Amino acid sequence: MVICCAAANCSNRQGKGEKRAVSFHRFPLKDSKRLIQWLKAVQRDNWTPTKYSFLCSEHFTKDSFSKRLEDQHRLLKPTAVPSIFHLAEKKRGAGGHGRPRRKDTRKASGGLRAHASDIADGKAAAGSSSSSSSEGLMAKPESRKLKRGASQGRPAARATREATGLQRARQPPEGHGDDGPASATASGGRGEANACAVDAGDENATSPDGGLVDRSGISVDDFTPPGSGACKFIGSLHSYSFSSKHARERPAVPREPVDRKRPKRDAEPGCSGSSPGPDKGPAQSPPRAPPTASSSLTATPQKPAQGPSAPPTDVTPKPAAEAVQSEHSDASPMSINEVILSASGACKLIDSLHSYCFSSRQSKSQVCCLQEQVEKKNGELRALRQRVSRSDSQVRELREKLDRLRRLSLPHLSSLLAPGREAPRMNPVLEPLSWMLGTWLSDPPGAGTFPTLQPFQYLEEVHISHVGQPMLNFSFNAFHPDTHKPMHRECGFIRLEPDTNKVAFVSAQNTGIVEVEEGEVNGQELCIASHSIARTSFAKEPHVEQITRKFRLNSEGKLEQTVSMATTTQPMTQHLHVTYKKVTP
Ligand code: HEM
Repeated sequence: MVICCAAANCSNRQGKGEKRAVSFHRFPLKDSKRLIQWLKAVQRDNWTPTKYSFLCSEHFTKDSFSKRLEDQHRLLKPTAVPSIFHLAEKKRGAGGHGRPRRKDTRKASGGLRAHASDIADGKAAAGSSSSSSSEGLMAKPESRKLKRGASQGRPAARATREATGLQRARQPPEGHGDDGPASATASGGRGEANACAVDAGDENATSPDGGLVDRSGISVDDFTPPGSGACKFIGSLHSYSFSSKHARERPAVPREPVDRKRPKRDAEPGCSGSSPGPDKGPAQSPPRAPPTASSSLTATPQKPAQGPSAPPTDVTPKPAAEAVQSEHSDASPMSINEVILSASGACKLIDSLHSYCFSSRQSKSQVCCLQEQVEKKNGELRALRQRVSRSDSQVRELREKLDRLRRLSLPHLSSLLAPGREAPRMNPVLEPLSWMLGTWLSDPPGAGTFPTLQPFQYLEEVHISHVGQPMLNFSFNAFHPDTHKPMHRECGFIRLEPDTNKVAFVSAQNTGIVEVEEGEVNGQELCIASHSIARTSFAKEPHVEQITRKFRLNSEGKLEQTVSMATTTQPMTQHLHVTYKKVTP
């Protein structure tokens, strides 16, 4: 059986080159993760590997392999992933597997691209179109011919097989191995049951050359970077040249008639890269024949690295080679150079178009994806806008309802509390006490003491404000530090005698005491003492008889209050000390 490399533009196959120089490795069909990595690396569009699909060892780095101890067979490591695919222009073996791809390539490029052999025999379209459909029927003749060619060690291009109209055939499984790679042999014969250890277990190895590998619709050739196709084409013409020279020395075998002067040769240069090209290693060496003095084609650009006089290291079916050789024997060397020159530009253009096509496809799919996302987001946005709109109308309704209720319940207040009303300007008289303005919270909790009492703590909230009048409004509201239950409360006014620093402190307390304290404000300190104290007739004893207070704004910007009192039982003693932190501007 014959195993061919499934990599785009790689013509390596079993039986070509030095034994064991190239090994072939199955696609890891049972390891989906690794399979995806392989497929990404291979970059063949619309192609699915089968158990008959292989990659040759040239697409793997050296460290991808280990050696089997008993026979030193090269084993592909189970984690290996192919990574080397720059051999596109380098190798063009005879009878590669890329023919269906070339056919599709030509389709994709509007018929401008054709294989060298197609140019030679003028059958670019016809030859390729029949390749896939007739491959099964044509398998045996081709195999025989190829074998014969190989045994004679004669070079041939893959293109020559196309020229003869022979098609590759799907070969029955001939060999398989459990753990070793398939080694290439020097026989070069398709269908020879010589060596095929493969790396993927016990699956049958069948020649991928029969079309299993390369029946994809659009090949990777379609997406080769600009320029590479031109090189391939030139390489194919080299092979064409060599074959031509060789053909002069050998009798032709029957083949399909060709139209040697069809203008299509020049108009449809092949860019597929499936034709032979320069080669650098013995394992991939394309077939070559010794040059003849009469063939000026050997002097064309892109000359193969291996000297034309070097013996062919590869074997190629003889009849196929002859078909091309004969074709070339009549070709003008000058005209072929012209073909090269004119075709290279066309190839570059076509390759650019392919590249553009490929990126365009990618962009299209991205655009589609983005469009879907945008549409989805637009839908979400519409829904949100509708919700916001509904909420807005609900808020409007609620506001209107609130306004109606306010007008009904507090017809006068509603106008006074109208939102947006500006805060009144502070009366200038209050300027000396302005440092007391604000809302304050005890920080830390206030400390209560008195000789008759257990020390206690309390929280207190203080509001000192004005409404534009020449007095401050205040309220002191104490709370239990743990339960937050209201405790002592008092409220009142602080007045300033105009143009003096004399202050009157008027307070009503929830304990039933009403008192007036007077004193002075000096800077940011206010010291006052009780002027008069009144209480309810049923006020609790002991009665307070004197009260002194001191307010000050400390260096930390905190308000401090110290209260002392004298009762009917106790002399003047401190009752409270508290520090407040301002909580409003
Ligand atoms: C200037 C304002 C205040 C005056 C004139 C005042 C006066 C008094 C007097 C006369 C007593 C009775 C003392 C005794 O039994 O020997 C008392 C007790 C007490 N005061 Fe004040 N007090 C004032 C503010 C406060 C504040 C702000 C608190 C904070 C919570 C407070 C908490 C207490 C407590 C817990 C007691 C003991 C239990 C009670 O008699 O209700 N007092 N106060």
